[in-house]
Amino acid sequence: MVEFDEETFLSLYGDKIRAFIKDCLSTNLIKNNIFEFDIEAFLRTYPEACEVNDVIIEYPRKVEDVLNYLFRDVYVELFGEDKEIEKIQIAFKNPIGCEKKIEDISSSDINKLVKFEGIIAKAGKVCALLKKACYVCPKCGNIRYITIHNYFELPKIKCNNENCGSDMVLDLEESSYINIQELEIQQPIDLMKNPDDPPRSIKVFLENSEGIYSGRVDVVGTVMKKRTRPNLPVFEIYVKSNYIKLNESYQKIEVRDILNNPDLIEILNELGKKKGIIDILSQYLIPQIKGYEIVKKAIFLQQIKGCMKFLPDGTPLRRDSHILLITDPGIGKSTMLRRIARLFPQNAYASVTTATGGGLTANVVRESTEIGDGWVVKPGVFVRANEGTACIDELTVDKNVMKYILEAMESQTIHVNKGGINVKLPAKCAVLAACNPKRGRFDPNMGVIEQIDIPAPLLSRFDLIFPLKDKPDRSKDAEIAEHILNTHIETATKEFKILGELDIDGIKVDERILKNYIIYARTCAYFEENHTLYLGEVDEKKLKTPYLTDKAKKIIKDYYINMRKLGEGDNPIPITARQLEAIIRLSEMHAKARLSRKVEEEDAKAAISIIEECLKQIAYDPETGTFDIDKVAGTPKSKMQKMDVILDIIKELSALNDNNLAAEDEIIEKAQEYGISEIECEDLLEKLKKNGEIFSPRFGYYRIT
Ligand SMILES: Nc1ncnc2c1ncn2[C@@H]1O[C@H](COP(=O)(O)OP(=O)(O)OP(=O)(O)O)[C@@H](O)[C@H]1O
Repeated sequence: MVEFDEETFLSLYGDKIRAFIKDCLSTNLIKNNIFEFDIEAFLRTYPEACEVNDVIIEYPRKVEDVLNYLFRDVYVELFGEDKEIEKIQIAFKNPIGCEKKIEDISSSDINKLVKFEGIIAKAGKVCALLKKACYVCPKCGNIRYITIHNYFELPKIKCNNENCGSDMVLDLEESSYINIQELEIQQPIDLMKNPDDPPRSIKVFLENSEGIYSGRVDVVGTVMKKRTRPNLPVFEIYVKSNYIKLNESYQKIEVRDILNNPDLIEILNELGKKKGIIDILSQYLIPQIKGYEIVKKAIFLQQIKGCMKFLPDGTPLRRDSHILLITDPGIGKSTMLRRIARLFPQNAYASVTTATGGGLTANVVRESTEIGDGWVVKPGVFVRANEGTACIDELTVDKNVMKYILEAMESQTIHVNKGGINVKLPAKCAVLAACNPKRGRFDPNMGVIEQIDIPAPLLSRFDLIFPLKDKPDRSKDAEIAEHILNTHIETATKEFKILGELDIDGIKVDERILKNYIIYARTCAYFEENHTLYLGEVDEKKLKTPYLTDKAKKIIKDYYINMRKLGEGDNPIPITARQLEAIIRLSEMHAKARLSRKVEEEDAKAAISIIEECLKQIAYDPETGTFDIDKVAGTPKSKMQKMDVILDIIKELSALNDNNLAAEDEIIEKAQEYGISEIECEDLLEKLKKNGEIFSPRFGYYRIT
């Protein structure tokens, strides 16, 4: 159809569209005053009317007016006259052949229908939009309802009564309004031609919005233009939409692709049976980095995620393990984080040196918007990583940032309430964070908390903390040098061995198989019982997942009790219930990672060995020769004892002086008799002062508080 001609269109397709609308209206209800005209369904019913799809894409506004008229006919025929009809909108759904990437939407698409996918980068408040304007003729009283298509220019309407033709007046009271929300939708990195380019975004005005503030969405809408300045023929492009759908969770989409591919399922099931499959795949997960086998295994299990479990009241239990890497400079932490961030679309990367607390979680800020009062929600990396992994580099957290992150890591939701916007955003993501020690290199003799800028409450949210030290070691250095040189040779010659695909007993494993294996294990799609759920309506509460066998439970329980025994009497506490929960999560991940229906002994042992590896590096107190969990986020027992010694010295010395003060040099001298060095004594004095147990009324002198 070169030009749209209403009569031709009605004569060709009017009856078919009427019948289709009638059938839809008699089978399903209209929600939110939106009648969704499903183009794909219409073409299935009337394949000979395939041109309708093209006409709608080419002339969406004109066809919308025609469909409004036809809809009204059918509605009155079925349900009789009803004032509510004025509020009902036509939305186009499932158009065929107008899918675009945001970066490809251009001026050639103006007034046409487009469909695109994107992530909500900004979301304004829901406001009221004049949608069906009621115009009254001041001369003859004639009334006309006009659908407003262009928000930025209200049409001037003439009276269409014969011999009148007067200018009609807008009656705001009798006009009908709909919800509207201004969004900025950003092109997802995985859809970018070049992922390193800055992501493109587009402004979308969502009509009949119920209020959507985060997530990845499919949008169908008409490309409109808005003049940027009154005297310049320059226009800004935006999309007017009344059909936006939150993308189904990735798990469901990706699992469906797997379940519809029996050959792939066979390969994945075969892989699950291979001995040591977890170690093999976890080393293959980050091929460009040599070494750190335990860390890579923990990161691999983190990608598998624990079991989806819910309390009877529906509260979900956290299944994500958060991991913190404290690394000496230059050992590859950023490389690891970026690699994981690119693994899946729902994984996201941010470096705290550039992001703020709100940038990590969510911000409500005031920005120039076309509608509303300017307050917009900007979802941060934790929200963008919902159902995935938030890879946070250079993590340093001050008290202000901490309050944002703590809720996100524990309850996995982010509550924003500012500028009249009060929403809860989903942030069900695992956190893979990395930072450098404050003093440049990790000191095993010092507590973790003293070496990094992360407050104790946040530090205790990490299931696993790995200090990665860069210690010169001839054989390891040779291996790493060989590895780095080979990776550079491979990337230059394009002959990949280290970075290429794996061969596991004849099964070729490449990036695609690795990703599918992780999704297959993560979603427990290897349980046949779950197939119908994933191919239909997924109810996560009904999914079958592995569970702890008695033997596994016994191993974990015995380990926990034996470790706690070490803390009896005056000994330091080696582990707490947080570590117990971390072991349970890790053992579930390990069972899923080998496609097992149960959490068995080997899974419990593997989980314990990972936790032990961590505790050895961060909670082992060489002075007492025991594990002390307070060495991580608090003050280790040995240090506590030395602090008591310093307090006693201050008490003793200040009692000897009239001014009731103890001089620092005397404290240091006395402390050396107890084997406390000068540097350590100064450090302990600082800590006691910070704790408020002592204070210094004069420089160089102390008193007990
Ligand atoms: N064990 C390793 N195996 C292979 N490559 C490595 C290894 N360690 C470091 N590299 C290489 O050294 C370079 C530095 O890595 P990266 O930038 O990730 O270090 P970093 O830990 O982030 O440094 P910083 O802490 O200073 O930011 C990268 O090109 C990385 O590939």
